[in-house]
Amino acid sequence: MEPLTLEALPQTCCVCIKHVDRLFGKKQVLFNINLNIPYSQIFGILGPSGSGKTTLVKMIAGVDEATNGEVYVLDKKMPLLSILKEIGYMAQADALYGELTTAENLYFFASMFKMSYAKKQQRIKEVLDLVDLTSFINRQVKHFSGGMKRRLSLAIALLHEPPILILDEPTVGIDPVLRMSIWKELGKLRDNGTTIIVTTHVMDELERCDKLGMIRDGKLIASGSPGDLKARTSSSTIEEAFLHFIGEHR
Ligand SMILES: Nc1ncnc2c1ncn2[C@@H]1O[C@H](COP(=O)(O)OP(=O)(O)OP(=O)(O)O)[C@@H](O)[C@H]1O
Repeated sequence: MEPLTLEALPQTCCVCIKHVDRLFGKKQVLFNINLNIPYSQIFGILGPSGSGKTTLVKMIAGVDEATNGEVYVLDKKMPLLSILKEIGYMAQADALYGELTTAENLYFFASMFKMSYAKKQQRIKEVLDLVDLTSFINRQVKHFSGGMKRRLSLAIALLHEPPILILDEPTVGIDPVLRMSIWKELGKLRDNGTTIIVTTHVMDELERCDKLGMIRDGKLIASGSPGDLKARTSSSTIEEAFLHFIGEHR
């Protein structure tokens, strides 16, 4: 029997990013990113505007491809069409149909996944309740505020109960009370086995993540649990720790 090489062993991480660069023409926006995201954790990605967070999560979601290096999701090299049903992706720009109502948008997206009619109805009810849009079920989405569109996009990402959730700034424009209940739900999903990757600028949300990756100018400058990152830099906040790591990488 052939001896098993390290490469042939199954990955122990849900997402494995190896030596990833991303260039747009001559402009390089990600530089040699190496990152492992374990199963059943909330992994937060933070960094200043334009640092490359969205570019990175798009490659994990399989909607963009690395110029160099590899991205593996559930041991499969991305992008791969058959993995997409395992992922709930909430993009930064809402991809909703303005002419359709809330319910019509949800039924449309639900139809992309194999779900019985009864299951669709049940899930639509649950996710609408979670994002507090039940009373707007028959409202055309073009009349929604930015925060309401974000909430509907989140509901759509959660609809088919994917084992991996990728959320790009999910709580922008959402009030603090609802934000809290959404994070509670993310915690429950994590406890039930979902792997959640989230980009955010909100400090108290970063504290709720199990692990964080800090990106600056397309480079991963630090990763670890919030407690670990603060302890390593003798900081009392994530913000302070981030500034410390920026200083180290000047
Ligand atoms: N399709 C593209 N073509 C050219 N440049 C791009 C493209 N997509 C992203 N970029 C550039 O890549 C860099 C990183 O952008 P990205 O959206 O990943 O940053 P970000 O950290 O998510 O920012 P923000 O927090 O503002 O959303 C930016 O300089 C952006 O202009």
